[in-house]
Amino acid sequence: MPRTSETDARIIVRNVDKRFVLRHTHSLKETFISLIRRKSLVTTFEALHDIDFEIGEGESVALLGFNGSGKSTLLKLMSGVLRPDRGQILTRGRIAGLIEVGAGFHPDLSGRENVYLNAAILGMSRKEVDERFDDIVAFSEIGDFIDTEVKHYSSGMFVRLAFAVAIHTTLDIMLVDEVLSVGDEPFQKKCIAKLRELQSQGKTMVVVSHDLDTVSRLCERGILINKGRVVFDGGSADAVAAMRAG
Ligand SMILES: Nc1ncnc2c1ncn2[C@@H]1O[C@H](COP(=O)(O)OP(=O)(O)OP(=O)(O)O)[C@@H](O)[C@H]1O
Repeated sequence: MPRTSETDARIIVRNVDKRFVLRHTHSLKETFISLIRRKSLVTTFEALHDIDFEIGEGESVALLGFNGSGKSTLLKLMSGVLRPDRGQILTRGRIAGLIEVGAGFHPDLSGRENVYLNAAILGMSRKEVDERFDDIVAFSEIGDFIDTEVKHYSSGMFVRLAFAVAIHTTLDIMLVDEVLSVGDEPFQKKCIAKLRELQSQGKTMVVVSHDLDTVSRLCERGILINKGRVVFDGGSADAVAAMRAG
């Protein structure tokens, strides 16, 4: 796969490792015995190992892999939600991420208040939100529920509103994690059409999805991750074939 030169790269992932500390719950007695025996109550798990690639301006990349392979962790590192334990992640431009459904949404606030809150987190000014508010609500098809507290929303409504806010921000890089599968089919089609529109505007996109056919049609390039390592980086159809071949 063509590796972009550093000058036109939007995302550079350089020799990245990410570890998580797993804390084990123990009874008081077990904790005491572990302390006496000087046994650790925590273990470290390496979720990503030596990840190294670049994503160029205007590229659309699918991150593929089985459950627990490290896709979401990698997306969170790109968005800045997590930091690597080793290596570097460099991004250029404004990032809009749909990573954890409802992250940045407050359950006790209404849809309207959450649009303003979420848009502010994504770097939009109040004036920008005022101008785009009607379009956001129209895209989400939330209708009269916009003034209802979001804790009463269905998971689909949640995603619709979060997606609508994200795509109406001024962005250079769009990170999408699995959220496409939460909306119903008509809404998914609408989201994909919108993502294609962003592609045609030259935006950069990284998409995680288990819908292999959709994601390989949407993205030209596929990066396959297995147990925290990149095992394939090339055309998305070939990446899907490599994944299916096991
Ligand atoms: N905060 C955390 N603390 C401990 N372990 C974590 C944490 N986040 C992720 N992990 C572990 O890291 C590994 C990779 O998780 P990740 O969510 O990135 O996988 P994924 O490829 O996105 O999986 P899926 O397809 O199931 O969404 C998993 O074993 C997961 O349990």
